Amino acid sequence: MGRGAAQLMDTKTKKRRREDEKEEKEGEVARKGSSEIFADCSFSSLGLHSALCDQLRERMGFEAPTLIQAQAIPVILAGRHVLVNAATGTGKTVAYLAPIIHHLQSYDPKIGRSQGTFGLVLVPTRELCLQVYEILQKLLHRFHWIVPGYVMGGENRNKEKARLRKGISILVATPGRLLDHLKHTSSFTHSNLRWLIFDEADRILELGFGKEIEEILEVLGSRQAGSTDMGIEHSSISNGQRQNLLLSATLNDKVNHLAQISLESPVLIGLEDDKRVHVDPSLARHKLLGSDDDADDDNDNDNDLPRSSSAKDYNLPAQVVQKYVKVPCGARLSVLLSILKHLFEREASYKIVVFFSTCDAVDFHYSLLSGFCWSESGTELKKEKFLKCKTFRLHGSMEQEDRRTTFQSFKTEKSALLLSTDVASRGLDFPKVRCIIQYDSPGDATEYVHRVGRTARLGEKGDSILFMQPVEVDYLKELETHGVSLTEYPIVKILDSFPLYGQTPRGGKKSVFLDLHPWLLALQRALESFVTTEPKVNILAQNAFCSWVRAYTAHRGELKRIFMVKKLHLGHVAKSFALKQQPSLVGGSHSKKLKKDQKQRGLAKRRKVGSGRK
Ligand SMILES: Nc1ncnc2c1ncn2[C@@H]1O[C@H](COP(=O)(O)OP(=O)(O)OP(=O)(O)O)[C@@H](O)[C@H]1O
Repeated sequence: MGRGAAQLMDTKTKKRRREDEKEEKEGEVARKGSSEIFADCSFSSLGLHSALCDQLRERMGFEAPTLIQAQAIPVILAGRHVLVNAATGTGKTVAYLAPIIHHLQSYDPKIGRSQGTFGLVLVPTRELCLQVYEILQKLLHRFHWIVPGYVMGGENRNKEKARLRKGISILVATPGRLLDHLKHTSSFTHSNLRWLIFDEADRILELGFGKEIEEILEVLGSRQAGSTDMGIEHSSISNGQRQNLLLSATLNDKVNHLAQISLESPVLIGLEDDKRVHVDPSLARHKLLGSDDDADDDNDNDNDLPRSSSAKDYNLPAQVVQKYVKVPCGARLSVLLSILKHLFEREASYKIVVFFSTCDAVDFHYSLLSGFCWSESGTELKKEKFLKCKTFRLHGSMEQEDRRTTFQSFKTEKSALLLSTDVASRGLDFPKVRCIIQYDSPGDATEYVHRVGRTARLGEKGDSILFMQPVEVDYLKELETHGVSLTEYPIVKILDSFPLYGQTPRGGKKSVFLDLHPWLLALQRALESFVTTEPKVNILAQNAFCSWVRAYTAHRGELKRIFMVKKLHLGHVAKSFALKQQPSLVGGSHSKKLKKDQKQRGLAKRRKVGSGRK
């Protein structure tokens, strides 16, 4: 064997060894992940009725409870108020639904529809409402006398009224619509209400439903005796039979406040000792929780309440691989498309969610990806779709029916791409999502965690990629203060692997500037030419450009030092929407709107731009 051949063999052996090591490591992570997720016991040992255990196994395919279920179910069965704080995708939904069903199915005589609602689950978004309702339907299959139902924004009120009149035993609802029915649907019976659950409590509050929640608690008589609201003392209206549960993957002062006003001597589940603050029970209802003055870490009793948000309050699955990619603004779009192409071509079945800051950005990228064709050989005739995967979009400005169809379709697809605003960042359980791309920065670290939480669910593999511009790198430090650390994504290696007009642009002289990479230059040219010649896409690009800048200006106070509008080069921003010119040069109305928005910056709340409520 010649020296060259021997060297080649050596390289091949080394490569294989590296791959074997990688596989072994992944297997180890999966094994470790499994023991960290599932409990070493059965559902029946937790006290659940055997028919329900059979249902969990046969209908849902759940052999054993997750750790969080094993902790929460016995406590909820025992009737205690509970605050659950656990990582995304750890099975919180069944943790609260199973004990409710267990109790309801045991009522003798059996409950009837005329008795109205016994369990009420509040959720922040319509999609989550449908998701919880579907799980309920499956769990209740054997218990046909327990009727599941939902009410939510965007649905026909009269039809909902009719369903409420007939009677719904366990109702899933978004807060605004629920309050509407509580006030205006006289046939809605809730006098037997026994369980009130706040799922994704932090998101409910972030979306500005705080006032509605307080009103709901008032109307239902679930507000804790003696709790105060801006100094106003409320009378004792708590019902001895009532059990309230609060679930949240992240904690903050607002969640603490909700816990304070709704939970009575709660048991805290999933909270490590260092997140707890001991509170004198007599003071608990009169203070905003989480004050460090109350700290007493040695005391691990039920009056410990969570501290306000700190580094360790951010729960992410251990196996998720978190990367960042540093991209100059003008090359953002072509890099995004390149990464998507690379990921979808690498594996036959692959699901990705890309998060954007605005509805307009989702619409633009959706129509771009739906129509953009490309030819690797450079010949017009051989053009084909740049991305061949199925693409979906989801945001709050879409018609309810479209939102529903997207949600259902993306769930069942084996290989697909979902472009979304933060409407999909909370609680949604899309099976087998392998990668999360945060194309627009999430702003708060909390939002980062929830977006990433859509992958690596229940011990599965998952990757996340965060886009950032070189001037925004301090955001990594911000995430680090919350215990989240990222490594760099090998973007150049991936770009180098693409064939360009029949040749792979390897070797040769390499530019230090990513945006001068020949593949990206060619792709950017093709994208700009597509957007120029497609009037509809062009309008969407201009709208998306304006909304994007508005969202950028609306970053929260302390993040403004990282996301500096002054440092934005609007021409480069325009390029990131495949526009050859920035919209202010194209149409007057956009630039006027932009200038006005820039003046008002700081006032607008970023979340309003792409929030789930829209
Ligand atoms: N015991 C179990 N065995 C197997 N799979 C389970 C079990 N419990 C839940 N799952 C599955 O795990 C996934 C995550 O569950 P769920 O959506 O309830 O998590 P979560 O903790 O509420 O997540 P998030 O914080 O993102 O809302 C779902 O697909 C669910 O079907």
